Amino acid sequence: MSIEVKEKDILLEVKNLKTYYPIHGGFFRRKIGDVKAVDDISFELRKGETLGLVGESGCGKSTTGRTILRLLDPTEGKVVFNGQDITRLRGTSLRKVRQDFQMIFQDPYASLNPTQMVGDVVSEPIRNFTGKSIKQLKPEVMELLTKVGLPQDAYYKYPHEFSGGQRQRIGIARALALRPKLIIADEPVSALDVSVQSQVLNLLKELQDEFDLTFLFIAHDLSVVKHMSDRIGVMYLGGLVEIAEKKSLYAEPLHPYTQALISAIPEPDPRKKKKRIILEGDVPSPVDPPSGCPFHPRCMHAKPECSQIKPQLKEVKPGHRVACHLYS
Ligand SMILES: Nc1ncnc2c1ncn2[C@@H]1O[C@H](COP(=O)(O)OP(=O)(O)OP(=O)(O)O)[C@@H](O)[C@H]1O
Repeated sequence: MSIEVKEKDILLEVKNLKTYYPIHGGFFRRKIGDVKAVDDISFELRKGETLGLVGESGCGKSTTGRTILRLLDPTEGKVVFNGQDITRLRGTSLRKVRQDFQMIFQDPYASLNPTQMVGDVVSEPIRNFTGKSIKQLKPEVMELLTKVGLPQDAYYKYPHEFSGGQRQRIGIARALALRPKLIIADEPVSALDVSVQSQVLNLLKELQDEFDLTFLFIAHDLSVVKHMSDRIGVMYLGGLVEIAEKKSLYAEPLHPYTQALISAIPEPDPRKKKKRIILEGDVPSPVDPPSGCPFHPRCMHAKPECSQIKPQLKEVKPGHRVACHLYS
């Protein structure tokens, strides 16, 4: 029933990953609990694809991305990159695999050093890894600037001299400098004007083909994710509730939470009537998540078992997995 994915086609595997942030309190600042930001998620990323990760603010998307890149240490679980378990790598071994994955951030200005010229900013990752000088790398950096659609004189300018969209292009050039295999783009266009968003998204798509990139694309905007992704994973309260090919997910969302998210996308054609599903209540706290299915307190289809047993992600159609008792 499942869509066959050969092991050699998989670039990244995330297995039962948990990332908790400890909470300290009291006079002695003892640990009194955890923010269960990522709470047991598993998925794989195939070479050359874009997997979109969506969900409301605070559901754990960024923490997932940062844990994969080993900017955060996982509490439990495994991250396997290109067949190598990188979960507990440290020092030189971690530095070595880090060449292969990069991150593009939401706010390009915050992630670019304002005191460095663009030439320095873009060449920095290569200098750190190879020891080559700025001068040696100039032709390479000039080429990267052209590839991301920036003029050659950008090399001598500073980040504050650019618009938001251009700054994001600088961030993209920097991310590409080491020719990575995987790019995690965390809300890369949400800080940009709508008119600029599609230009940056289209640039990322062009570069994906040219540089043979695999993307994990994190966003809360379902229209943006739809434009970019081959497959989409939907997160709720630290867990993955549904994952499927884009077409299948939008045509037939299975999880009641995904159904609500998709019903909220504005319909461009005013003649088409669309029923919006309004979710009751707020997202519960990841410090003390509900028992059973984390979505059950807000789910209109909840049954008694939903508050007792946590549903596992199961394949219910080829390549379409959902964690919901409605389908068990
Ligand atoms: N450094 C931290 N210390 C403690 N809790 C944190 C920390 N960073 C994130 N969190 C909490 O972890 C949970 C997941 O946050 P995360 O940023 O991963 O979610 P997100 O889906 O990316 O949200 P957003 O789109 O708002 O960035 C949230 O409850 C958040 O408040």
